This record gives sequence, C-alpha cells and structure tokens, in this order.
Amino acid sequence: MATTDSRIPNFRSVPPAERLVKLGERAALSLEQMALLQTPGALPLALADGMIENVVGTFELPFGVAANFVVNGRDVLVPMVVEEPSVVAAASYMAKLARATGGFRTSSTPPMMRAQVQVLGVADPDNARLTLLRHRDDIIELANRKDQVLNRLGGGCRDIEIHRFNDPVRGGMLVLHLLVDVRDAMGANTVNTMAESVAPLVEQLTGGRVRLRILSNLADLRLARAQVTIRAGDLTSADYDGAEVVERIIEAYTLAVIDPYRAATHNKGIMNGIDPVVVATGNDWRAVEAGAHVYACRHGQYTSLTTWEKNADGDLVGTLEMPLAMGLVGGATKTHPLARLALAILNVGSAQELAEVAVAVGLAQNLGALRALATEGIQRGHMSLHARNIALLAGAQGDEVDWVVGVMVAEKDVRTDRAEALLEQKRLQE
Ligand SMILES: CC(C)(COP(=O)([O-])OP(=O)([O-])OC[C@H]1O[C@@H](n2cnc3c(N)ncnc32)[C@H](O)[C@@H]1OP(=O)([O-])[O-])[C@@H](O)C(=O)NCCC(=O)NCCSC(=O)C[C@@](C)(O)CC(=O)[O-]
Ligand SMILES: NC(=O)C1=CN([C@@H]2O[C@H](COP(=O)(O)OP(=O)(O)OC[C@H]3O[C@@H](n4cnc5c(N)ncnc54)[C@H](OP(=O)(O)O)[C@@H]3O)[C@@H](O)[C@H]2O)C=CC1
Repeated sequence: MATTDSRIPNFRSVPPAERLVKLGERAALSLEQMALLQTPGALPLALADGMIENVVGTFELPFGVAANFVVNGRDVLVPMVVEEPSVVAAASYMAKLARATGGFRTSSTPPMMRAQVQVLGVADPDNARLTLLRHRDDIIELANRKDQVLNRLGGGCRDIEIHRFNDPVRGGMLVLHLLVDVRDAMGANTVNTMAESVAPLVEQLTGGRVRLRILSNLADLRLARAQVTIRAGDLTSADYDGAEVVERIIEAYTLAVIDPYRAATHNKGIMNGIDPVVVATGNDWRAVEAGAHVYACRHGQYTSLTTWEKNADGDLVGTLEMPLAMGLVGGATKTHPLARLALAILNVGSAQELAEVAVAVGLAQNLGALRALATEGIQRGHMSLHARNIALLAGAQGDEVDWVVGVMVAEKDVRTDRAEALLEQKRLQE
C-alpha cells in the first residue's frame, strides 16, 4: 500500500516507539514488520553466518526515516541507515521545502550494466575487433543462454562494445563489453556469469588470451536523475533573505565545479543521502560509490555531481544525474529482514524507481549541506545533533543526555571533556 502522506508533524519530537507507530500508520506496516524494527538482533546470527565468512556476531546501526519526500508526485518515506547525525534531519528539511513546488522530478535510463572481458596477446587487434563485432549476435546469444530467468523477465545481454588499448608493456589489448539489461538486480553476479561464459568464444575468435571477466562499476548506462526547484522565499531565515541565500548557494556550488578539493566534500555530501538508502535496502554501497566518483570525472576533471542555478523567477533549481546500480533482488536485498522492510516502506515497483528515490535524496542532502554552509555554517545544526553522541560518549544516561546537550549547545561548546565536566557537576549537585 502506498504511503499516504510523508509529512508527519512532530515526527522528530516523539520517542522512537511513537515514531514507529506513526511510520506504521503512514506506510501501512503490519504489526510483525513494526516489531522487527525495534527487535535487537533483527538479523539472526544464522542468517548473518550465511551472508559473509568468519562471522562472530552482527553489527547494528541506526535505522532512521526521512520525512517529507515527494518523488514524481508520490509521497515517499525514506529509510536511511547511517551513523552520522544531521543527515536524516537535513534531507527531511530540504524535502519539506521542495514540497512547495511539487517535490522531486526524477527519471532514469534502463538498468543496463557492463561486463568487461579483457583480451591480451592479440597479434592484429583491429582485425580482431571487427571479427568480434561480426560475431555480435553469437556472443549475445551465448551470454543469454546463462540466465533464463533474466530473459523471461525481459532482461538479458543486448549489445556489445569493443574498446581498444595500447599498453606500453603488454602491447595491444582489446576489451569486450557485454551490455546487459539486469532488470531489478544490481547485476554484478549476473553479468559476471555471462562474461565468463563468453570467454572461450572470445579467445577462439580473436586468437588472444582472456584474463579479466568482471562487471564495470562505472554504470554509465544506468543513470538516475533528479531535479528540484526551491522557492527563494522559502530559503529566507531570521538572518538571511531568500534571494541572497540562492546567490550564496550558487557561489558555494561554483567552488565544487572548479576545485576537486571542494568537489570531493561536496560529493561526499551527496553520498550522505544516497549511501544510507543503499545500505538500508541491502545494496552494495562500494559499487555505488565507485560509480559515482568516476562519473564525476567524466569530463576530465573531478567535479560536482550536482548543478545549481537560478531560474527566471529567481528560484533555486538543482539537478543530479549519476550512475546508480541498485537492486530489489540479489545481494542482501532479500536476505536481510530489515532490507526487505526498507523496500516495503519505500514501496517501489522496480530497481529504476528505487534508484530514482535514492538520487532525489542525494540532491536534497547536497542542498541541505550547501544551505547550511552558505549561510550560518555547518556547525550549528550538525553539532547540536552531534552533541547527543558526545553526551552519550561522556556517559550521560536518561534525562542527563538532553540536559548535557542543552548546555553544550547553548554554550556553543560541544566537546567530550566539556560533557564529562557537566555530567560530573550535575551528579555532584544531585
Ligand atoms: C540539521 C538542520 C536540519 C537543522 O536545521 P534547523 O534550521 O535547526 O531546522 P528546523 O528546526 O527549522 O527544522 C526544519 C526541518 O528540518 C527537519 N529537522 C530539523 N531537525 C530535525 C531533527 N532533529 N530530526 C529530524 N528532522 C529534523 C524537519 O523536517 C524540520 O521540519 P519539521 O518537520 O519539524 O516541520 C540544518 O542545520 C541542516 O540541514 N544542516 C546541514 C546538516 C548536514 O548537511 N549534515 C551532514 C553532515 S556534514 C557532512 O558530512 C557533509 C558536508 C557538510 O561536509 C558536505 C559539504 O561540505 O557539502
Ligand atoms: N564489482 C562489484 O560491484 C561486484 C559486486 N558483487 C556483488 O553482487 C551482488 C549483486 O549481484 P546480482 O547479480 O544483482 O545478484 P544475484 O545474482 O543474487 O541476483 C540476480 C539474479 O536474480 C534472478 N532474478 C530474479 N528476479 C529478478 C528480477 N526481477 N530482475 C533481475 N534478476 C532477477 C536472476 O536470475 P537467476 O534466478 O537465474 O539467478 C538474476 O540473475 C551484490 O551482493 C554485490 O555486492 C559481486 C561481484 C563484483
């Protein structure tokens, strides 16, 4: 059932158990699903032991839900698994501002992944290239024999590309790419199996030696895109006029366009939004990170993945386009009970739709950071939320946490030694 309304008043102010009830109502969760979210050990050891090797336990992280998102006219509550404070708050905040203009508009290309088959020792690489292209249909047919399920689902190998390199030591090298529609999978295992299956034919056709047979994490054929407009007036605060905030955000963004030192941090801010969705849904965050950062270099210099500009009305317009290899099946998406639950909350019908929600969160997250950086600075909002971590680290318990946080934030002095001193003082007084 679809989320009725992602705008939940007081969502942040109530305790987790009450928050869960509100989530359950909006996302139509069953009592079992709701119980799972607050059960320690939701990932049973036996399951964990089957997922990776040498398992000795499980590791929990906070499971938050970003509110306020509207993606292509649909209200979406976004599960985010992340250790960093202020990420969920910033995403929710920007999603709230975006509602005034209809939220995020997204699109995506079909879920095409590339597998690479490296061919060495080819005496006549140009000739071999044309031979491979002449046998395109045979290669595709052989690759598709390996995955009947995918074929039945409308996916499969669609095309090939041949890339030619000249290595100073190893000489001419050909790399055959299989372009595979992986439907609702992330697709790594799927395309790796295909790459291995066509290798003998590729050797036979080229007379070369096949070495690597593996997918490329530069999923540049599998792009997700998001656009958002934020009204200048909605960026007005007690200290700043909205039109000025628009200018300041564009100035801040400009540095990320021209300077890789800034672009790295700017894009990290985008991934602050995307990775938690990737993790929550049991997807491979290393794969998504690798694809994102190489895509950010596609014009020859590492640069911003987002764009920010002003429209004719003076409002702020942002876009994000990037590769996003995320699946609804495969990997841990179906194994991890909480990943299944996260997908149920998102209520997406395809891997493409999942990627579109994630890219919208990335765009919101980037804006959240830029707005803070371009105006009051990151520390006020981020550190007041981080103060809870510091208070807990200093040993605060129960009501002590809010008290220590309140004092540190008021003093603008959020440090562990200050939290320890405050705690000691409070406990002596009691
Ligand atoms: C933290 C805020 C949102 C506070 O901002 P604020 O102005 O104090 O927020 P507010 O109290 O006016 O609330 C506005 C809305 O924000 C949300 N919100 C607000 N607080 C909460 C909360 N506690 N829990 C849940 N949601 C919260 C919530 O949606 C709320 O609306 P409501 O629903 O209440 O009507 C703001 O200061 C902000 O967006 N800061 C940026 C934080 C950020 O980017 N954090 C990422 C970590 S820093 C980093 O790693 C990346 C970076 C910065 O280096 C990237 C880069 O350089 O580009
Ligand atoms: N470089 C990288 O990024 C690498 C990543 N990995 C890992 O690979 C995993 C992802 O591989 P992936 O291929 O997605 O996972 P799986 O192999 O687990 O799942 C894909 C398979 O699921 C079946 N399937 C069922 N329903 C669907 C559907 N609707 N759409 C598509 N396929 C469907 C298909 O056939 P069938 O039922 O016949 O299997 C398909 O081949 C991740 O864990 C990742 O970490 C692995 C190697 C390298």
